[in-house]
Amino acid sequence: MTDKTDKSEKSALDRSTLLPLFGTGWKMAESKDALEKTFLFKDFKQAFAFMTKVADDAEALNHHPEWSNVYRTVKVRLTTHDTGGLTKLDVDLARRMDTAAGY
Ligand SMILES: C[C@H](O)[C@H](O)[C@H]1CNC2=NC(N)=NC(=O)C2=N1
Repeated sequence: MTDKTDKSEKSALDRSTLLPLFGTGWKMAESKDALEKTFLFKDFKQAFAFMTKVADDAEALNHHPEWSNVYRTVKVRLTTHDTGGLTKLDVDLARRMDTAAGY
């Protein structure tokens, strides 16, 4: 039996890959094509430091978040624009964001 799963970074996801992320506060968007999470930090500088760190991670992955910052809150939505859905890159970036936030 040949393995037919697409190993490319932008292939669709196995749901089990998402379970650990649900454990750290990520939610599936209503539209089912994105992951969402709101990060709350001690203050604005911590929030901005988080975004600066994640900017490096995003560039390293060439995969970028949709996000907004108000004071000490950063709201994040992760989806793969090129495929219009969730891929491994979204999971990788979510994990890196949790690490950057100290999860
Ligand atoms: C040309 C460039 O490599 C692509 O547009 C990259 C950039 N960052 C990206 N970020 C996200 N979230 N999805 C993409 O499909 C994507 N594609």
